[in-house]
Amino acid sequence: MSATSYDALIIGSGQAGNPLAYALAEAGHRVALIESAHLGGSCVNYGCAPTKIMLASAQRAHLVRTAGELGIQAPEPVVDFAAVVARKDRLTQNSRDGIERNLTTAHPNIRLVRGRARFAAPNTLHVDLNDAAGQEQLTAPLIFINTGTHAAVPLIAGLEASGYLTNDTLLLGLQQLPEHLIILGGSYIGVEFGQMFRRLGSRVTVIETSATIMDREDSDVSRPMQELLEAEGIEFVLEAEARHVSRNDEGVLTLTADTPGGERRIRGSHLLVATGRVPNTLDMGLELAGIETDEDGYILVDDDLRTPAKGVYALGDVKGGPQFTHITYDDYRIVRDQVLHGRARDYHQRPVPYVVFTEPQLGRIGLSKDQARKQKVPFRVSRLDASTIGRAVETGQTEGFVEVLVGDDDQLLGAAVLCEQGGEIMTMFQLAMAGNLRYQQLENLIIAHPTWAEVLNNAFQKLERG
Ligand SMILES: Cc1cc2nc3c(=O)[nH]c(=O)nc-3n(C[C@H](O)[C@H](O)[C@H](O)COP(=O)(O)OP(=O)(O)OC[C@H]3O[C@@H](n4cnc5c(N)ncnc54)[C@H](O)[C@@H]3O)c2cc1C
Ligand SMILES: NC(=O)c1ccc[n+]([C@@H]2O[C@H](COP(=O)([O-])OP(=O)(O)OC[C@H]3O[C@@H](n4cnc5c(N)ncnc54)[C@H](O)[C@@H]3O)[C@@H](O)[C@H]2O)c1
Repeated sequence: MSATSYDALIIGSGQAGNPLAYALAEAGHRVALIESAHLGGSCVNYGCAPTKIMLASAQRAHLVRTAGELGIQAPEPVVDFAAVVARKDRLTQNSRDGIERNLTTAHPNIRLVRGRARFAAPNTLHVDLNDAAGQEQLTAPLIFINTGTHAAVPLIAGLEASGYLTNDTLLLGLQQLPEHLIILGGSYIGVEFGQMFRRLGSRVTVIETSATIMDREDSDVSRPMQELLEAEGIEFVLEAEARHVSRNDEGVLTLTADTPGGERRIRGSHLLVATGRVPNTLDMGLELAGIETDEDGYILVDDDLRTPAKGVYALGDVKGGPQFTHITYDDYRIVRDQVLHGRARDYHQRPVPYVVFTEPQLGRIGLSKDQARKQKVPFRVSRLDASTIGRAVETGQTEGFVEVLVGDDDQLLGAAVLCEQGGEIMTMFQLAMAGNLRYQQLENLIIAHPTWAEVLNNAFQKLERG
């Protein structure tokens, strides 16, 4: 089969692939972008956006349910789950359509190829076109791999036969609210989906192997998050080893797990597996191009996101490391600047902010206390209870805390903000870090009253050696 030549090939229409296609096309390169599924990748179709759209419905229901606390009497809200899902589907489709317009009509230098790509040789891809439309070979001196990840599914006896959901597939397409959702995995996906379904009206039980939920966080950050979620009626079973899953003739699912308190059998209607991610690198013929992976299948790259294969880069989740949309997007910037402008930037040096979109949110930037101790970075820490923030008292959102870490040079090392507007407050701390501000400059900043931002004045009040 003869191969069609391009200047650049991009595998995956994710958070790096789409903007990179456009930037390269703008610079005069002829680009083919190959996508096997929906345009937009996981963020648009089953990750960030659809979950936040449905979380917004869940949060609205909670607002109505708790309106009495502010003197507004409202009847128990009726959740029209099908309408919640329809709203998510509509907004998701709008995003896909927008991406399709950008890729197909906005630039004549971009060709969108619907199919699954794998390497046939160095700098050459074989594509099985979707809908049995045949095959193609494409070749280019530059190839960018942005193929992302899919849900990891642990080997548990009876799991396949009993049926389960992952965020990638069925969960966001459910038409009926689960009566009792069991979630395997108590990290970011587990807590966001847990609160979403609890507030929409499901019973929720989260099963986690670690001793704490979100175990990358300091335990005095994850514990308050757990307590907040427990107060809403979510049950957590920690240090649990799931052993067996079965489903009886009435459709009731039973998950059997070993726990420190002995064997537990948890019965539910649905099981969501949220136990991490696996890179989409299998069956991609990477070895034919000299591209290497680590033991988990993530593509190995150098500081410039280059693989050992000449002209081949890997961007986003598929290269391992923190898995966030804004990190994949920054990979795009790094590669764009290098390929088009000859400017290099080592991605190891960048900040990694993130937000867990529960209510209240957890916003995180920089070092945690555990990380600072492990890296032997001297620090002082101050934690301010959210109930002492004027704005929190006024709005009745007093749960959580704001915690800041300060180095010996008086500059911020990190922040953990578990409170209303946690993501936005964290981003203000990030900005201060980017500007190398000393904490005293934040303490003395004139900030409009009464805003959540005023916490910048007060967060450092209790600095103690950590
Ligand atoms: C439930 C959930 C919630 C999340 N929430 C957030 C959040 O709130 N904020 C945040 O920052 N991050 C969030 N994330 C993480 C975020 O979605 C990912 O980090 C990000 O989308 C990764 O983008 P990517 O471009 O690397 O990969 P992807 O978006 O996964 O794109 C990869 C694309 O490649 C395609 N592909 C794969 N193999 C091939 C092949 N062989 N040929 C052709 N095409 C192929 C796939 O179909 C896919 O479209 C969430 C993730 C999940 C699962
Ligand atoms: N708001 C956000 O930015 C956001 C939200 C959701 C997901 N994400 C991204 O998606 C990625 C995947 O999230 P995730 O929560 O699936 O994965 P994760 O890797 O963060 O956590 C997986 C959890 O499952 C547990 N686990 C593993 N095997 C288990 C088993 N057999 N039984 C019970 N528990 C088990 C682990 O101990 C861990 O706590 C994250 O790395 C994150 O970057 C981001």
